[in-house]
Amino acid sequence: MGYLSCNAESAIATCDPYNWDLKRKPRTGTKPNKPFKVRHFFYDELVVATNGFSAESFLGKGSHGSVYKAVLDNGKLIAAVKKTKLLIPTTSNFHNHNSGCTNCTSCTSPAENEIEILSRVQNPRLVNLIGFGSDSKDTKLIVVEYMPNGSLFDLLHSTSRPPAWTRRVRFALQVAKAVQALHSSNPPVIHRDIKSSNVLIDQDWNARLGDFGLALRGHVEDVRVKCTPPAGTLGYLDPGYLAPGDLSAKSDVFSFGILLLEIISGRNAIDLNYSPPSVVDWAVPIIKRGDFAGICDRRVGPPADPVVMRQLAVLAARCVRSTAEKRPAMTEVVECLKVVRKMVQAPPIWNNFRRRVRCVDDTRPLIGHQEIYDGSEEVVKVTRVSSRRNRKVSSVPGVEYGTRGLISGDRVGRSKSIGSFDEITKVGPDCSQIPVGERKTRAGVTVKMAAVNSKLIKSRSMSVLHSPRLVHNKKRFVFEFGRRAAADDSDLEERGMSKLVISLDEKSEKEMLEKPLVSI
Ligand SMILES: Nc1ncnc2c1ncn2[C@@H]1O[C@H](COP(=O)(O)OP(=O)(O)OP(=O)(O)O)[C@@H](O)[C@H]1O
Repeated sequence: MGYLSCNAESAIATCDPYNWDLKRKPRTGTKPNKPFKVRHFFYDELVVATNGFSAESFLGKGSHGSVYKAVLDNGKLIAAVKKTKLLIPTTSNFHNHNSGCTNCTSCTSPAENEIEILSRVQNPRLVNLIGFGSDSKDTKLIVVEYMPNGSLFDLLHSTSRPPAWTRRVRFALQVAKAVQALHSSNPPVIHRDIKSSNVLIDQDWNARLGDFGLALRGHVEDVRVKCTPPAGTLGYLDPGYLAPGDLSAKSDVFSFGILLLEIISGRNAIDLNYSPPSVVDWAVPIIKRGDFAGICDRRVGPPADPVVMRQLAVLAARCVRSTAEKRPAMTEVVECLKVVRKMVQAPPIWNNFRRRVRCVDDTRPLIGHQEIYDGSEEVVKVTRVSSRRNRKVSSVPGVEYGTRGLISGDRVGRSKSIGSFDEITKVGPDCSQIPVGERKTRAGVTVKMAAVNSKLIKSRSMSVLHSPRLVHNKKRFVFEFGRRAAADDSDLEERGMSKLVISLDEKSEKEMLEKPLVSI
């Protein structure tokens, strides 16, 4: 490839050896990613920096080579150096050699591929490229940002201190943002090897996605994408990705779903100690039963707010759907995880309250995670009568879903449905399954409705704003619970709501803060 014997500047210029960017018609709205400065290191420089690739500098070994810690620029720059052998052309690794194909990633080494892609894509959520070097023979050296806190795989599967839920959700969101950034770059990048050992933890304990050896940069219709044979890691690989033409960004969504199941359960993608050994075959039937806590990592137990567990489990199950088109896009995954992050950070009382207010506000715009957030369980009309003890639930077969969620009568109603899983049935808050039917509204729109299972006995109060406990003029009380929930108004603004101030007398405020009004 062009950059093998040139300095950094010309390396950048030749990092698009097939002139994809020139051949491609510009897409409206997005500018192609510009290459940025990539340093060229002399081999000897990297030998010194890694202390001769010594055992003390050794960080780990992957399928494509070994990784060493390097101290560069007189100690000012700590980096990781991946030392790999260049691909020696053979008929077996040039899959299409006889037919003259020279464009696919199997015809370039993972190291070359990684340099080419990372020299175009840079993001704080990725393990970014610093530079590269090579010896006079066949060794390629990739210099990337050093991640001092190991991999997510080590964190999840090390027995000592498994991460708590707040951290797990944060990691999941950070990886989702990394994948989203790749998918939305121009042209898009499909990583093809999302897994916990490729998620590294930086000095600030943020998750970063690395290892772009198998990544593909280009639109699905591009010849390079179309002729590259399937690749990935067993256990994370999209089962529908059997031929080059099957590849889409949704294959990454599948692998991310497996990673999310791994984060939730703390078990390996493939683990022979379980039956079935595949995490997806093990977890999805449990999620189908509505036993969301059944897949949580027993070492940490379920999160304080059960809705967090449900949201994560349902999201993971949606990502690993067998039909690629039915999987959510990474943008939706990110939006959903943002909601879960807020929930996991806030005390359950706050979440209960927020959920109620969310239902009150039916004017907010439909956002991506609605299907997940509001899509999980009962369709009931809840009548709140003065106190928690007097909560009544009535199943109302005629309650209708509009395109934006539940449309109820003049009382505030609330709908949650798991969304249109192909495999997953709707479940109630007591984890009972609810038969789902369809019905036409007066406007002729086909809507889903649920006949509420007889086991469905708990209600969610929706009528916060009608509560007689909200007494005016004693004490102004911003419903975000200010310091307690550590939430801010941007959360409201995000949902198209103006700041909502309600008033409570002191007794009510105390009660509200101390005891959850709703148990889910
Ligand atoms: N940037 C980095 N900073 C610190 N350690 C790293 C870095 N990159 C890799 N490592 C360490 O080196 C090990 C090997 O990494 P590498 O990416 O080569 O392989 P892998 O992801 O573990 O496996 P595979 O090559 O099969 O995907 C990792 O497990 C990690 O511990």
